[in-house]
Amino acid sequence: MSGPAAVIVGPPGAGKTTVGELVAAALGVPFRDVDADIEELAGKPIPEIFIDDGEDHFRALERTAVAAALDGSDGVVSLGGGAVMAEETRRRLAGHRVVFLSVELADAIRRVGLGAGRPLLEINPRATMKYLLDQRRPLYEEVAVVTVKTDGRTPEDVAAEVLAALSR
Ligand SMILES: Nc1ncnc2c1ncn2[C@@H]1O[C@H](COP(=O)(O)OP(=O)(O)OP(=O)(O)O)[C@@H](O)[C@H]1O
Ligand SMILES: O=C(O)C1=C[C@@H](O)[C@@H](O)[C@H](O)C1
Ligand SMILES: [Mg+2]
Repeated sequence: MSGPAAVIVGPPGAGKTTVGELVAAALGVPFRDVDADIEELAGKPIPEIFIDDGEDHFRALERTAVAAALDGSDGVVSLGGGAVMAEETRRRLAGHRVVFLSVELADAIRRVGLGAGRPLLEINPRATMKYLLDQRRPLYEEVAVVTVKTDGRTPEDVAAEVLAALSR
């Protein structure tokens, strides 16, 4: 199959960027983070896009950036935490090697801290994270062909399980 070697999805703090980089390095392929692509497209950091232009504009940029990354990468692509909310994106993900990095509330909160740089989590991070996890879990499960639990595990351990799953 052509296209990315793997597409990583999951909520904020799941380790999509951290584990995605490790998996790409192990496979010897490029790593692409759609959040970084969106910042390049907009010419400013994600929190500024939310403040200046609003979430709807951010989500439109995100749909465009995901489509470009899926078409233009043969490496590992990590999506933003909310990308799967778009039906168009879920449809595009069909047939790809999508890996869901799952994380429960306690570890997710510990990892994102006070939500700095994550605009959706700046107010009441714990309640917001719980809402995001509950709302999105079914969507991550819908698009994924592999789910890897990350709670209480190191990024290296998680990456090793992702690599093992991809080689099957
Ligand atoms: N398995 C893990 N165990 C402990 N800490 C982790 C683990 N995975 C990631 N981290 C840490 O948690 C923080 C968030 O990780 P990362 O930025 O990779 O998450 P993300 O899924 O890309 O989040 P976002 O959706 O906000 O981009 C980082 O400080 C990272 O070092
Ligand atoms: O969970 C979300 O909706 C987001 C997660 C981040 O990866 C960024 O894409 C942005 O901060 C929105
Ligand atoms: Mg990330």
